[in-house]
Amino acid sequence: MQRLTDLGTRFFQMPAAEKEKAAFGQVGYEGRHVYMPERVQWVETLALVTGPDPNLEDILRVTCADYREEFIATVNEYIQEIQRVGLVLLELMAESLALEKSFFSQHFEKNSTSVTRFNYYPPCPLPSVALGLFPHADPNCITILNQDDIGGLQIRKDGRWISVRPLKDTLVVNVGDSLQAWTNGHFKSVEHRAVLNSVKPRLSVVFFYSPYAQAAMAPPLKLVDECHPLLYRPFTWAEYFPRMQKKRMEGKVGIDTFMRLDHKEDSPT
Ligand SMILES: O=C(O)CCC(=O)C(=O)O
Ligand SMILES: [Fe+2]
Repeated sequence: MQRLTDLGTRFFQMPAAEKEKAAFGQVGYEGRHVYMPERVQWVETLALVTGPDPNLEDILRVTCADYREEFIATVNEYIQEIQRVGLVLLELMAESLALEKSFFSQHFEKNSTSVTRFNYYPPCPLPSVALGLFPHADPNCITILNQDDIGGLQIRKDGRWISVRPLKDTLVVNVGDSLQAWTNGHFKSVEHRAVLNSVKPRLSVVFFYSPYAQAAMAPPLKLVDECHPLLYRPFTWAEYFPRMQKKRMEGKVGIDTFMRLDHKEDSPT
């Protein structure tokens, strides 16, 4: 893990012009020191597609060969391990809902969709008027987040922001919007944001895990009854994700806008 964060940090320490060469459409490098209406967003990200068709080689082609090889090997090693963690979590979540153990995980096992994103938050001279990441819920199924010891992640609970204090060798797991819909609202996705400090840079490595693109995410009948009417229509990641990408939305609204059965405007584009 230390190797992964060291190598990730080295990427962000490259000159800005070099990093810009790793921009790659919706993924790759993005530097966001941009003024938004109310607050400045202050973060640099490096998003690598890690499944099903990894594009690490393409994105990192601008970096020197030794570094690139070590970085890619380390990310791949990490992905192998973190996927195993993800599968176990999905199995436990299914069991906790009295479903077949493999109810979710079977759609991830052979083939899954994942992005691994490095978020680098440089020290910010005015942290109170800026945010690292605006409030959002992740669109995927589960997110496994690895943060260093600086702190900055906050989740919204009952309308209040609560800091997720870093604990050594501890992963943070977030439920994403897709799993909320897939479980008919039994698991709730968590709204979260990243705040900044003026002293030290912070790095998080975030694994966004979803089933293979064509897997139908349809709530099991066991989770639908009179008290829990069907909330979302079945959908696939291939259908949902492009909609989310087109419409950058703040807060926790994406899944309800696109997939909720009782949502009024069904014209997402
Ligand atoms: O850096 C963090 O703690 C939050 C990252 C996050 O929410 C994301 O990348 O979606
Ligand atoms: Fe997130």
